[in-house]
Amino acid sequence: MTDPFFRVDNLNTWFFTRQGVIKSVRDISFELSRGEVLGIVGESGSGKSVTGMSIMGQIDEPGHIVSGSIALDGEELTTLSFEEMRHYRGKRIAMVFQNPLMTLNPLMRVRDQMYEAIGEHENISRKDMHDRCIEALKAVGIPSPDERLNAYPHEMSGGMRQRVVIAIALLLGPDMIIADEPTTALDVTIQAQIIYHIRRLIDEHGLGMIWITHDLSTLSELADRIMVMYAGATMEIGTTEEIIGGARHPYTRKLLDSVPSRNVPGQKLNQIPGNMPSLLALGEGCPFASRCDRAADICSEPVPAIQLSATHHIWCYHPFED
Ligand SMILES: Nc1ncnc2c1ncn2[C@@H]1O[C@H](COP(=O)(O)OP(=O)(O)OP(=O)(O)O)[C@@H](O)[C@H]1O
Repeated sequence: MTDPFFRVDNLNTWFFTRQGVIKSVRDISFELSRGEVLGIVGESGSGKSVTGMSIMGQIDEPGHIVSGSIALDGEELTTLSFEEMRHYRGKRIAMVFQNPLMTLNPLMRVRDQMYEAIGEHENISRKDMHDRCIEALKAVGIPSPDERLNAYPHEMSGGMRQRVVIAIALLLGPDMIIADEPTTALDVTIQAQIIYHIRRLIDEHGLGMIWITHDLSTLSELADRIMVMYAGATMEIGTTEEIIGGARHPYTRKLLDSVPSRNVPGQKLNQIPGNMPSLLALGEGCPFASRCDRAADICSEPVPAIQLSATHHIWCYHPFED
């Protein structure tokens, strides 16, 4: 793995609503190297998507980045204008969403959508565009790519559509891709196929990837490192082995316990009892304390990061022992 080319430092993204300030992302820091997949995991509402959208420069009113830094190859992105950020979006940082129909236009053939994506940033011949599209479709394992170029999105299965979206993300040779729950709606076999192709792409092209999900089991197969988020804050970050095999934070342990066993068909996801606190009224301490079996008085105090190894950090006063 190379040195990190992408860094997020103490990022805070808040929404200033009539009800009050929603602190969706609070003091998040992480880095990404080429050829690395960082998984961001957490329950619904933990701030995963807002983190992704902050990186893409796509936080709209009433929200904005309140403080912190997002840097790509040393260049600060948070101070760029919307127009300046356009150069980065798609070209250097691409994003893939859960629902391919959010990205694909149902009225346009795949070819025209792919050509349009290239044309926004580059002026190349139709022959070169065609070759690049075929290459991108092949890279995500789409059979008969020439035929697919002619198709409309509704003529393809959900899995194929999602592969086309990932192919579009690859067209401009980005440095990194942010994927927000890209395989959640797909069945497990199709998910596994897409993950296989993604991992190959990352390894072969040295892409960086942030994979946002609520599903730890997908990350165990795909991610190099995992960041666990809860109520806008990082609870634990470490290598996949450190998180899946050696989680120390009580929230990560609960998340791991909620993953259904693969050996028991039909078993439902175990819910973590209780609800996430309102992001409008967060105290200074650990946001998980109200649902945590190990919580004590001290957990209402600000929680410092504890370094467990060069790669493993937790924010907890009462972590599990090794
Ligand atoms: N435009 C907005 N205005 C107000 N609050 C917002 C806005 N967008 C997001 N939020 C709030 O920010 C918090 C974090 O949302 P986010 O979508 O990042 O969570 P998430 O972890 O990605 O959840 P999910 O898994 O459901 O997508 C939520 O409480 C959400 O209500």
